[in-house]
Amino acid sequence: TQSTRPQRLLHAVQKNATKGDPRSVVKAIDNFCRQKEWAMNVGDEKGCILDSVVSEVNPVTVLELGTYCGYSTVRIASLLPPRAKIITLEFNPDYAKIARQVIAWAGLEDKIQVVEGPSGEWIPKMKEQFGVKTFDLVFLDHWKDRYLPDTKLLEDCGLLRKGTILLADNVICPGTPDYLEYVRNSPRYKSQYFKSHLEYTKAEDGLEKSVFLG
Ligand SMILES: O=C(NC/C=C/[C@H]1O[C@@H](n2cnc3c(NCCO)ncnc32)[C@H](O)[C@@H]1O)c1cc(-c2ccc(F)cc2)cc(O)c1O
Ligand SMILES: [Mg+2]
Repeated sequence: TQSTRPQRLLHAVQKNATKGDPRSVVKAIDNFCRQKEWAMNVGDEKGCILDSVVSEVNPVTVLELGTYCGYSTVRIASLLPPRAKIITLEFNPDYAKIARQVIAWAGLEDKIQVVEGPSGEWIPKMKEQFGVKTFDLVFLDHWKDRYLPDTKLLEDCGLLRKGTILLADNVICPGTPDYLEYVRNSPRYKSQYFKSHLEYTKAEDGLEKSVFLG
């Protein structure tokens, strides 16, 4: 039977990356996407902005919405301090299966918890199921029309604290207009746009970094 693109991406990691070396996993995926097949990873250009935000925030508890193949999960986790954790939500079981193997190849299982299921169901359970008080950093990279409802859900569930950083991918392409309007106009956020390019292309895209003011 024909393999899927995530399966081919995983094979490229297992073939070209060094087991236990997260940065070589990131490199192998970027090379695969540049040379073989485009895939919707945040990519190396926007990835550098992601790295700088993660390093600046130095988060202990991170939430990622939309794991896909685990590229940004590995990229973030590789920068986390020893006891820090990232919980990543993925509702497609096939993608979750691939992501777990990419994460295992990077040797980052101890820092990453892949939770299978829709964000709408799992966000309200974060406190009771995972002992999360609040998140220090949230990376939004799932369906673009879910960024706003899930942000409001995070607020309502008391999972954001004064200073929590929301970092959103694709605010230009494919675009998240309702989310952008909200974080840029709400008195509860201080928002900043980081102009970049759509992964592996010359098209404009960017990340929006928003600080929750409480
Ligand atoms: O569409 C894009 N990303 C979506 C990611 C979805 C992943 O997240 C998972 N997911 C979705 N909703 C939820 C959910 N909750 C919501 C539903 O309950 N709960 C849990 N997991 C969820 C999916 O299963 C996927 O694994 C994109 C497109 C382009 C693009 C740009 C230009 C082009 F021409 C083409 C494509 C570039 C990008 O960087 C992009 O991120
Ligand atoms: Mg994206």
